[in-house]
Amino acid sequence: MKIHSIILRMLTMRMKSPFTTSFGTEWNKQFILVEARDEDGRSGWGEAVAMAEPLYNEETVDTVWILLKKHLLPLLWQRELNHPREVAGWFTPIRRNYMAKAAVEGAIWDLFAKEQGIPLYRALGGNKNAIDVGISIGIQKNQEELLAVIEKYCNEGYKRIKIKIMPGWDTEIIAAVRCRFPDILLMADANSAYTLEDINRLAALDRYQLMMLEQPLAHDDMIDHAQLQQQLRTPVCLDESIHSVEDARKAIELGSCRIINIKVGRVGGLTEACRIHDFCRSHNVPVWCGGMLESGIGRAHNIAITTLPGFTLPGDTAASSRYWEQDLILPEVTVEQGRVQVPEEPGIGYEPCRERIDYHTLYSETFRNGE
Ligand SMILES: O=C(O)CCC(=O)C1=CC=C[C@@H](O)[C@@H]1C(=O)O
Ligand SMILES: [Mg+2]
Repeated sequence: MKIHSIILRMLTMRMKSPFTTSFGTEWNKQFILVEARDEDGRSGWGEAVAMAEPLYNEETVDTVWILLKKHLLPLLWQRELNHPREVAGWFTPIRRNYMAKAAVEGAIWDLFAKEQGIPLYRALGGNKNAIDVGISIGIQKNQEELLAVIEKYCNEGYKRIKIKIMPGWDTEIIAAVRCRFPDILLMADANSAYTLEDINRLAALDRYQLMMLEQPLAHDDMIDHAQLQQQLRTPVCLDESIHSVEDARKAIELGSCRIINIKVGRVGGLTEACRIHDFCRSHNVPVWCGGMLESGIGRAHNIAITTLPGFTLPGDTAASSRYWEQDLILPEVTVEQGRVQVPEEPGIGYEPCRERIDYHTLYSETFRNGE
């Protein structure tokens, strides 16, 4: 593989509706797209999932831009690239900055699959031509609004409902959801809103048959999660705590969780995501693919990784129309009866729409080998 140039684009797109979690609200989403071009004019695409504010993790659109421009892209020009799985190793001297690494590594994986003439999901070792998907619902104004939104998405066939919880918006709201929807697959994501002092409050949620309780405690913790999991029947799922296959190994050995939410951006890219998947599968730990409110570019990568066999639980890869008036890809991602058909076209399998990308681009910069 020979990469001729990399184009970074800073975009802003307004979501259809604000998305609120325990740490903030996303509405005008700012994000970075990475386009990797080869000598034959093919383009591979990746998306950085870092947000404008360092609230989910320490990265932002600004840190990603600087890390790519000054530290990561220069590492690409120094050697011959035989396979995209080599990129993660080249980036290891650079600490953390996983979302920056994932964005460019994803673009290179897409370019590689296009050069091979195969869908990205096959290049990753996936074996499904359709995936089950759920939907993540942000914190709503009130209980009735949440119940109405859940009703809407159940009617659209989503296989699993994920709601956000935090102190003051938890037991009562889950009880109301369970009362109205006794049989749906239901989970709750706390985004680290609790501490071990809340252990009794969280243990009381066992009565509501949640599929899992996602990231109840601190974003960088595994010890307290292990203590909590011992008191809970409900499986703990880790999201923010897991950045690598080593983190996954430690969490499983400590008993910190029974399920892992794999987000390609959070773990530094598709290669590490595959490693985590393989390790979890060998230890009978189910995984699913989380979302970061991506455009269709990042959404396409999430669909591809979800085709691996260990992704046995519905993820957060909802339809484009759930987030955007107009997505950046053609066709858009659609969900029929809670399933997404996996495209068979080469690469990510969706065509980036340059007109729409240009319309939402605030600024861009091109980097060439040797310049
Ligand atoms: O629909 C999606 O893309 C998932 C949205 C979602 O649940 C999240 C997005 C970004 C950060 C978090 O708030 C949260 C999560 O933790 O999974
Ligand atoms: Mg989460």
